[in-house]
Amino acid sequence: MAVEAAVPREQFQALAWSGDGLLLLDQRQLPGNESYLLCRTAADVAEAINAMSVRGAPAIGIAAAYGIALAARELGSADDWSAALEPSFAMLEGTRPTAVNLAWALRMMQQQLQRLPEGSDVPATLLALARQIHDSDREANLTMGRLGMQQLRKYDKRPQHVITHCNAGALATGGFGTALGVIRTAHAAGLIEQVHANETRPWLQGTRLTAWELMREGIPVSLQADLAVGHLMKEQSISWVIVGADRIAANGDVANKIGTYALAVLAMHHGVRFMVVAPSSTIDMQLDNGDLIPLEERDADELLIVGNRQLDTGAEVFNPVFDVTPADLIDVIVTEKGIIERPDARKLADMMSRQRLH
Ligand SMILES: CSC[C@@H](O)[C@@H](O)C(=O)COP(=O)(O)O
Repeated sequence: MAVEAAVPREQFQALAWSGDGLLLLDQRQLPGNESYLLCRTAADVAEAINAMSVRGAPAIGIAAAYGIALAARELGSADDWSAALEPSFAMLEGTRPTAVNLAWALRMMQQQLQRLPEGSDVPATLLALARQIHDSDREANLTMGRLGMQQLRKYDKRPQHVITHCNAGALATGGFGTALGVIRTAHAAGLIEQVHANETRPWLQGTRLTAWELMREGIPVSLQADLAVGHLMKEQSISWVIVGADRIAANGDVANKIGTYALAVLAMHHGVRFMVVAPSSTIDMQLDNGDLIPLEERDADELLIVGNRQLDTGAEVFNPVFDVTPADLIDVIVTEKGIIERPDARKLADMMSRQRLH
């Protein structure tokens, strides 16, 4: 079991490696309580992902990579490392089904393992790769922040109102954020008047995490109930909706937090531009379209526990936590490899064959 670790930090990090293991800022406790969990085993990491102490597509991929490094450290030595680590790979991959970054990061670790010459220090090499996956995600976010900001500036050089959904910030990534990375960069460039954050039912990533991140940096943020966005778009001039992604199919369909699809339909109706920001590790070229993306459903209690009360309505509960936004509702996908306007299968394939920009 992960233990609580007291780590006072000026600059928060969702994940950090310490000599003792993986430190995770426990996102279930935010806002209000900034406490860290120390994961010493792969099982601790799997439990933290399941319980959403760490969440957000890139962050769970990075956590899983560290989980494999921890598993190798637990083993110490092995005759056949691939066979010995197989249960840990399976355990970590089975935690959450939608975010493809999880499978992507585990694949990176597996490929590294298979390439290692005999006699290598496997635990040290796997830890070095986990760190590299972590660092390069943060770097990708900085690149995407710049590219996304340029999109905002292309259409309007004045400070703008934008909407975001869920939390696609430093908490959900290796640092800085995808959608919030664009918003941070645009704010620094004087392009953000106000961020409108959806509360994001039922787990309240917007209220608990996005508002917390933006308030810390003095970026003006206002919260609304998810379905208040239709009214908001009617009453207020909004230039962009900016969201992250959990998996992008080869044709540009995007799986993201439940409610993103409704937001995209509303944006189209109101003539608001729609931007998806995600690293190329979120793109799944194996899936032709979004219908093939596995969508996680979570426990009924996420809807039935309100405040401290467990509601007993007797009604069935449908709690899908992701949905798919078709590519034709998306104006632009921003990755670290570049920008795709009006995404389609050909443009995605072209971009995926390119080298990273940074
Ligand atoms: C950079 S994070 C992009 C997505 O992972 C994010 O928008 C999201 O849907 C997270 O869902 P969560 O269930 O909180 O893990």
